[in-house]
Amino acid sequence: MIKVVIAGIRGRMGKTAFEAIQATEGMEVVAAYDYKHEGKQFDGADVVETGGIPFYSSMDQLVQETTPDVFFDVTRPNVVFENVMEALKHQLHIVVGTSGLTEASLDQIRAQAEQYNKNVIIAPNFSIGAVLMMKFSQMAAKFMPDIEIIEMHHNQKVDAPSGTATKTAQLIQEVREPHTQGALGEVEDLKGARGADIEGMKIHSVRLHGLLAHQQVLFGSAGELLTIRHDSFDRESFKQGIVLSVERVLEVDQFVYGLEQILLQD
Ligand SMILES: NC(=O)C1=CN([C@@H]2O[C@H](COP(=O)(O)OP(=O)(O)OC[C@H]3O[C@@H](n4cnc5c(N)ncnc54)[C@H](OP(=O)(O)O)[C@@H]3O)[C@@H](O)[C@H]2O)C=CC1
Ligand SMILES: O=C(O)C1=N[C@H](C(=O)O)C[C@H](O)C1
Repeated sequence: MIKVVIAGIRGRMGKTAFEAIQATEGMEVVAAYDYKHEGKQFDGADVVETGGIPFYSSMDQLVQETTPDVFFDVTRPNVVFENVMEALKHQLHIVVGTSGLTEASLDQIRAQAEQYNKNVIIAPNFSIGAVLMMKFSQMAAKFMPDIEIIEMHHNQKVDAPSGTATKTAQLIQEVREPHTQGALGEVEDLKGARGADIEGMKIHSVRLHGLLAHQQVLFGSAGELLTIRHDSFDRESFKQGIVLSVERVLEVDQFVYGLEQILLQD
């Protein structure tokens, strides 16, 4: 039995992860790591007095009392790094769904994982369709290197650009020579109108009620346009990748950034 502790369990993705793990044979959620609700429990929907899994704000106590194997984080960009470093110190394997980790933080996590000989999977997006969208975009970028990424999310998302858009841009950077796009000497009359810039490639973030998680990658070339688009309409779309990550983190080679490294190796 793989024993999992979830950080962020009260949130939208935490609840999704809880449902996915509890519904899967061979794995179970044994604890919630949280800065609130010490001594209380979580029943899948709400914080309750009894009848759920326990909340802990002390990792020492959590590990002693529930002996988990895997630390699963879906919290906030400003919290995830500290959580992961603490969990590695406590000899846990790590799965991260939280967005917003910088390259410097990723390097530090990799080093800490090596030091403690633990495995880490960082999954910018758990949806299989989204992983394919990112890989297909990388393939297309080789042939059509003028690119704009438009990511669209619900209006409660706190970070921009999304982890998925950042990862997409990084995959594309592996095959695309940096170059300026658009007209020479182009001017923004309104600051931000052309979006964020990574080596000349543009990223635009849309936040609106009614959206969940969507991305389209536009490839322009003389007389043609290719659009690669993915939509998550429901958080169900993340469950397969969540379960896969929890299973595989026990056996992967220490540090994996992006589920494509697991899916496309099988
Ligand atoms: N990889 C993927 O496929 C996906 C990743 N995500 C990412 O997951 C993250 C969470 O998203 P989402 O669930 O929508 O956000 P939510 O705001 O719904 O959930 C975050 C939760 O984390 C809690 N939290 C804050 N600080 C801590 C802490 N120190 N310890 C434990 N819990 C804490 C918050 O509690 P409180 O509000 O009380 O502070 C909140 O309940 C985001 O970074 C998002 O981008 C989302 C969907 C898919
Ligand atoms: O906040 C979200 O909702 C999502 N966050 C992740 C991201 O930043 O890419 C994954 C997915 O897009 C949903």
